[in-house]
Amino acid sequence: MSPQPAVHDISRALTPGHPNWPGDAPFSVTPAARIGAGDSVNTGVLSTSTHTGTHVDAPWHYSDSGHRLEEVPLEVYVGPCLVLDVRGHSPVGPEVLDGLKMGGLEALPERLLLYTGQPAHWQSFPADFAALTPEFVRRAAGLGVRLVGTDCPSVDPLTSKTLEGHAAFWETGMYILEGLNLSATAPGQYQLVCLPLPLVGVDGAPARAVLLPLQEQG
Ligand SMILES: N[C@@H](CC(=O)c1ccccc1NC=O)C(=O)O
Ligand SMILES: [Zn+2]
Ligand SMILES: [Zn+2]
Repeated sequence: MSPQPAVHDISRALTPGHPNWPGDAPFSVTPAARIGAGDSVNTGVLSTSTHTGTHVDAPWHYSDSGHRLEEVPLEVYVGPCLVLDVRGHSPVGPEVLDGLKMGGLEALPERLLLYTGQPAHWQSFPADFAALTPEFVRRAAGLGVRLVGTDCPSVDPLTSKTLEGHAAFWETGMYILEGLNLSATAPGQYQLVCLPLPLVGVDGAPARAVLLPLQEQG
């Protein structure tokens, strides 16, 4: 794989017609002012679900007693992370965490990002993707992980009504980042900088997420 640039974008590009969760509000940017139409500026009107593309879930998304987005500390989303290639594991179970510490890591970073093989662009909404088992979530929490990111649109299967994966995040106090684009990312350690839109009182928000090289230990 070619060397990665200093700032490696792992966000999904939000193009017109970006597929939405079945039944959810479509994503659109509607032209408002246009210089070509005699206006002094170009502007657009954004309409989106809070769960479009690369986004974070606030716990209130999956529990009525959960925190809203502004109550989640930004430190959850910014700091050292480990990108794991978990292709071939569907659903993703605790076995993907076996032996990580023996693989040369002194301690597991607090943020884990899972590449399950999703492409950079979704032509249509992926119906069949790799969910996370509650056992995976609990094992990760036991290893000190605070945030799990996935390239899938959800940590539970599309048809799940019980959302056991989300529930395990709620029970363990871990947080969720969904819809990453990890198709051009080499597995390994990085600094994650993921900044959800500063929406107040919401259940989640689209985010820009980038990876920076891990600082060398002095
Ligand atoms: N759990 C998914 C989203 C989700 O479940 C959803 C999103 C929009 C409209 C309905 C949804 N789920 C309904 O069962 C997510 O976390 O993004
Ligand atoms: Zn979500
Ligand atoms: Zn979710």
